Amino acid sequence: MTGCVFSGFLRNYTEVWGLCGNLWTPEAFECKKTESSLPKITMLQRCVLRTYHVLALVLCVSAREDFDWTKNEKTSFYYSTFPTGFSWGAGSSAYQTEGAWNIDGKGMSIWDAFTRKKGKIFLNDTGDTSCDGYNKFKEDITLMKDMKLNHYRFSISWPRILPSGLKSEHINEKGIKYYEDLINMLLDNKITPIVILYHWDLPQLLQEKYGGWQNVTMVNYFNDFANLCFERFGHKVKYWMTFNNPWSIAVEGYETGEHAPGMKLKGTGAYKAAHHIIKAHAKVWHTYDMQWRSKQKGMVGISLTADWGEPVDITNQRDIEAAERYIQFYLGWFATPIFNGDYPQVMKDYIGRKSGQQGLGASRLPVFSPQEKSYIKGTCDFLGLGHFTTRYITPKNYPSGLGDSYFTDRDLAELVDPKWPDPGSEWLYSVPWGFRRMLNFVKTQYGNPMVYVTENGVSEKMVCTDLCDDWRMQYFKDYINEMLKAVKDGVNVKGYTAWSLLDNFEWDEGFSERFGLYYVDFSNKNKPRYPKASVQFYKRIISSNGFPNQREVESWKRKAVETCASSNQLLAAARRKSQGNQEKAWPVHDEV
Ligand SMILES: CCCCCCCCCCCCC/C=C/[C@@H](O)[C@H](CO[C@@H]1O[C@H](CO)[C@@H](O)[C@H](O)[C@H]1O)NC(=O)CCCCCCCCCCCCCCCCC
Repeated sequence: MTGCVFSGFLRNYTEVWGLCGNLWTPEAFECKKTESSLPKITMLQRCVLRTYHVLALVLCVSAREDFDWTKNEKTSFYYSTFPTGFSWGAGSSAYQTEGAWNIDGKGMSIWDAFTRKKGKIFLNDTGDTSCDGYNKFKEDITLMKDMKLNHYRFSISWPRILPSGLKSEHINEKGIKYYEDLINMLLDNKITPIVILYHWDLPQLLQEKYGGWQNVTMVNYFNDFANLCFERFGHKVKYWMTFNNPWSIAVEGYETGEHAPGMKLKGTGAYKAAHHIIKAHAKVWHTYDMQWRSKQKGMVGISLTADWGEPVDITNQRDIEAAERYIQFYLGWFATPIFNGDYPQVMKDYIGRKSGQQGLGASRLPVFSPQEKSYIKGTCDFLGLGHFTTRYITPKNYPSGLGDSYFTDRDLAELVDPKWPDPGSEWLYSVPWGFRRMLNFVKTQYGNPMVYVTENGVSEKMVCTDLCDDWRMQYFKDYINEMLKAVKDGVNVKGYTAWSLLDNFEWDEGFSERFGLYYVDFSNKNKPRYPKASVQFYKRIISSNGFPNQREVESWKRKAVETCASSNQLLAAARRKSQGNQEKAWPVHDEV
């Protein structure tokens, strides 16, 4: 049987709202996580986790141009269309989608190694086979073509083409051929490839030998890899991005250790990794600029993912400063050096002061030399922006010495509104108006750069096998509408990428969270894809290039739902069949 489990999961709120123990049962979002599908942490632990987010403010923030927090008030739905030529796409990443982890000469990545350690990933899932995108890319391009996507955003696996990580050692031609075939077939189908060079899968040997992004030698190795990609694919690829979401690479990989390579270097690891990543980005941009730009005529950017931070009280200066601090520690950490040449002043002030209080002789935040600053400044032809959710922010003091970390350095608390829908991932609440604010902030702070939205979407828990994903249609409708308002505000947004094309390996959550427009039946070795209703809905946004009028837009959901009922039946039949064929029909964790 397909369908949703409505578990009646009750959300607890703590933080400064003092709502621990309060109950909230969502009405609109039925495909919810069940208690049994969640990692085994107690309610008390959850309360503690959320209570963590409470901290205080000491210094002021200086910004190039102030963002006006009172502007862009939350308005009603805006019926209009995007400028002609606006690019619509969907995204994936190599480790999350390709599978084929040891096929055709691919080397091991840090994620291959990390997922082999017991207890790191929900249910010890791995991306070994994942969606089998390596073998099914032709089928996937047919899906993209059917949706009339203008672009496909994917990443190149570094160890697939350089198994040891080093260009000087061995180039894996079979890996190169895979990406050539993918790119050629996309272009044959008039789908523009937008390529990310690094979506988190560092070659494992570089981690073992040098400590990965803790080591500045990665800058040159990454540049060699990028240079090879420009050489082999650059005559066909015109949109490059160096890194996807360096915040997660740094914080989750080297600070909390929840992601590969799993290092827990609190208060230093993330800053050091980020420092080397920023340098690597700049070097690759210069390589393209010097060696390839005139021949290939492409662009090089970076994809930064950040949540919006809204002051709890927009009339309270301390809340405003805390919210700005949240954003500067998130987006500004990477964007400010790249656009303006150095770290945000507020990061230098806070981390410097706290390092001093710890008795350290220098700030835990590394310093760029004057030469490095001018080398890094301006190394962005366009900004890739990933955005999923929003937090309310208020100041909270974290005295130095009590476990200094990236999180405590910010002196703030993150809060959420219990009314915000959160159908899937714990951290992801649907707050569309935050997207418009984020886009306007980018315009104000960084000189209105060309922006491509590189990831935006919402998940459901794996217990949900309902392909009629009403909540995802609502999320896309509202977020894309806020992006449309931002375009009207004058933000230079040129394209949008729905995250993700397929359900895929969701990092430490394994396969338990599904972001896909297409459902993937991971329990079937053929990894069949089934369209969720949101495919039909997104198709209509694309074919109308926005939201032409109320009457039409209001019919879209109804029409989309008409088609998903038959997809549900197909999936149910296929699963019944596989149940008949297998002794253990369902993975233990995939009960419906
Ligand atoms: C002293 C204070 C200590 C506070 C410690 C709290 C730690 C909070 C950590 C906040 C985590 C937020 C993580 C969000 C990350 C996303 O921005 C990031 C986006 O990247 C893209 O995401 C896609 C979907 O995830 C992904 O498929 C794609 O590849 C990627 O490019 N996503 C990720 O990095 C994925 C992993 C996120 C895992 C986060 C687990 C955090 C669990 C904390 C849950 C509690 C949150 C409750 C919120 C209440 C706030 C008041």
